[in-house]
Amino acid sequence: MKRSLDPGAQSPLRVWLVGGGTGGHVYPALAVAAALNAPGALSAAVETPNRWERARPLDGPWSALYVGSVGGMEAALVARESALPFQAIPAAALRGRNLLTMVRNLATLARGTAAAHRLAERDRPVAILGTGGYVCVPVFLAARLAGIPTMIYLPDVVPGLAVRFLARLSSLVACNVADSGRYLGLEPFDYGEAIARLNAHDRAVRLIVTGYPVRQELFSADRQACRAAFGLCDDLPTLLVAGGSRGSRSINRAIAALLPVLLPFMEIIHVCGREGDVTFLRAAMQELPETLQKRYHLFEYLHGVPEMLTNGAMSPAPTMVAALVAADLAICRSGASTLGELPAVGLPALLVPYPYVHQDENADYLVQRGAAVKISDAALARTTEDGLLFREISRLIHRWDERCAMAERMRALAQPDAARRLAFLLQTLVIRRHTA
Ligand SMILES: CC(=O)N[C@H]1[C@@H](OP(=O)(O)OP(=O)(O)OC[C@H]2O[C@@H](n3ccc(=O)[nH]c3=O)[C@H](O)[C@@H]2O)O[C@H](CO)[C@@H](O)[C@@H]1O
Repeated sequence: MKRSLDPGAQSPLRVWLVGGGTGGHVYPALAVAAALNAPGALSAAVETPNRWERARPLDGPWSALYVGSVGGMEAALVARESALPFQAIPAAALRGRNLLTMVRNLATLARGTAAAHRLAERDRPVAILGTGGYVCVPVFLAARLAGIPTMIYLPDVVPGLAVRFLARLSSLVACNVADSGRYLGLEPFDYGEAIARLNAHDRAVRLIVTGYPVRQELFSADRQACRAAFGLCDDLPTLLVAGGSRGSRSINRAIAALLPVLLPFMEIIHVCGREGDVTFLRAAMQELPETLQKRYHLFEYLHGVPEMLTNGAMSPAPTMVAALVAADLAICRSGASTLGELPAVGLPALLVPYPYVHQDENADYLVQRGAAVKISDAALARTTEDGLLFREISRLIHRWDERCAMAERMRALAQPDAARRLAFLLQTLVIRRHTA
């Protein structure tokens, strides 16, 4: 399924972005989509100038199709957060709880692979980037059959089952931090060195450290405007409480218990998730004196980009970007996004890893670099008005010097070029295939 790279051909080259199941697999793909045709993207991404950089079609135009799973949450998120076209294919977990589920999942995988293959024949993608979730499996299997180059991106420090499997199928593997190399059994290459080696047709390069691709607005948003979007006053620090794309019940419960003792000396932006916790949080808020209620800003979900007003202007509506930029301290789960978003805005954090997935290693990465403090989920269950969580929040809110030092160390971990690097590697895959 080779496609002409004739320098005269101006029709956009199609790439696929594949990922789903959870917000953490969708937002990185959207960040890369935004970087694909961004002006100056390639010169900023390539530290080592090379002949591929100058060759057509690296200056685009590129077009992207988002491929998600049938019935997955990604369809609505992609429609809300981007203008990308979307196609769904059947997908299911790689394992089953019993034999019957296993057989059913394998049948879905076979149907998904066939559907992805038919879609590829029609849509003719020249390269595919997967950002995680089971939907990547049928798409990558179909790509293998059709000879389309693929790259899987691992956002977390430790890969899950699907990513380990996909890393074997992929032409290239990209990751957020070099520590992932030992879990994948691959040598990690620094981005600059990887580009130079890929340029020299070095096939030993399989794993490239790119950083975590984030919404670029995180680097440019104006803090005063972001604070104004939430109606924050100027003389109190702000705590952001966020439990990942679905929210966290244990964090929500703990914060509900602490509202009366936290709000006297801070404002709180609380993004609680859509699992219904908003009801008990609102009830807890209503028991507070009115002055404290005004300091509590509760949302079920915050989108990445502002609503458009009917006159086409951007409203000052609260967004996730604005919340991250406006805050002075975060308490959150340690999903992979914390490795990219907190550094992008230099936001120190108290991290509470979700116990049943590999979030401890993400938290440890930031804690070992002095940018965050870790609290166990079990400790949250014992939240009292003078307990560990209250003491840690209170200490970091009051100790301005310590918070600033953590913020500096957090900011030093930022990788502002990650999205452009992934976009460039995707384009590199295409060139590599056509110059092999
Ligand atoms: C319970 C679970 O399995 N969690 C996993 C899931 O988390 P999850 O889907 O929560 O992923 P992350 O925490 O990495 O990212 C959440 C993303 O959603 C955005 N956001 C969240 C809430 C909101 O209201 N608005 C908004 O925009 C955040 O800014 C961030 O970009 O995928 C991650 C990436 O593989 C993993 O690291 C997590 O371990």
